[in-house]
Amino acid sequence: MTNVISVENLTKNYGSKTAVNGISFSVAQGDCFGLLGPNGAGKTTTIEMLEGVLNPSQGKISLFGEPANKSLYKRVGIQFQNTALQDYLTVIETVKLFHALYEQPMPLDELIQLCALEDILQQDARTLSGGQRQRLLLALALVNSPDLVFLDEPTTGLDPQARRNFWSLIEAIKAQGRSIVLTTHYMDEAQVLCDDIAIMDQGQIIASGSPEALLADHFNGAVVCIPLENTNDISGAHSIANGRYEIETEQVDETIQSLIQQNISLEGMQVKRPTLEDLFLKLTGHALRG
Ligand SMILES: Nc1ncnc2c1ncn2[C@@H]1O[C@H](COP(=O)(O)OP(=O)(O)OP(=O)(O)O)[C@@H](O)[C@H]1O
Repeated sequence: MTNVISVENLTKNYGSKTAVNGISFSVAQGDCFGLLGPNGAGKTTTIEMLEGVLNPSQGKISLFGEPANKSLYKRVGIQFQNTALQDYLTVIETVKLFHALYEQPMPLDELIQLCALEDILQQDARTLSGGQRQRLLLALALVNSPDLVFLDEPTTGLDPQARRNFWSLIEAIKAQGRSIVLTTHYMDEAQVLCDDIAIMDQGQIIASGSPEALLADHFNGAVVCIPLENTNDISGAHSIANGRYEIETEQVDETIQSLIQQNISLEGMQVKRPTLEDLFLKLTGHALRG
């Protein structure tokens, strides 16, 4: 499969601080690729080098099979993490302003429908909710009908409903065959949307692959979770996270039997499939948020 992005040994230094430390990865055409990691991991620095906004200190970036160069960015759309919108302009006025800048923009109706803007077209930019604002910024990123779209933490700060609504827009963009690079610190978001991910921590990629393959490689079976207040100790291998004992097991029945034999209360017990959040904890020894 053709790669829309190939990155080799990409590094960014800010003085003595190395924000991105020699990372390599590629993004296949038509995929949604997720760059994941906690605050300060180096996601924005990485995506801004891919977008041509920041110059790398070292390393190579290829876009659409060619060394990155200015003309290739015509095929790219960017939703930055922070963008100022013009006060007093309505949504439709803002979209039309950007639409007029391009020779071959996406048809206006298609853009409005794709980003679910129909109901807010006459709203002033200052009155938009977080989710509405992100939908407008997404429309501005798509206005040139890009083959490759960069979305930098597009759902940070949105409520769960708005996040899920935004996910369906990302799925619709992907269904049109556009490739997507998404940064997020929400592991559930990556698990739902991404074909491939790279988990970053402290400027490096600590794991990469499809979410399913990564979880299959690092976990067996399920995780049995018991609240900490149920007991002072549990025999056998376990970890402590999120205020509970977590026991990774291939034999859920036997594990629960063993807890009963140890006279440990099962009150509040959960059995769950491991998530990318669990993987991050396993790989780094610390939870993703705090
Ligand atoms: N202009 C800069 N000068 C100095 N250090 C910087 C600069 N920009 C980023 N950094 C540092 O580089 C590291 C990576 O930052 P970056 O913003 O890429 O992380 P991130 O994963 O995107 O985090 P967030 O989720 O908070 O956006 C951080 O330690 C940050 O403080």
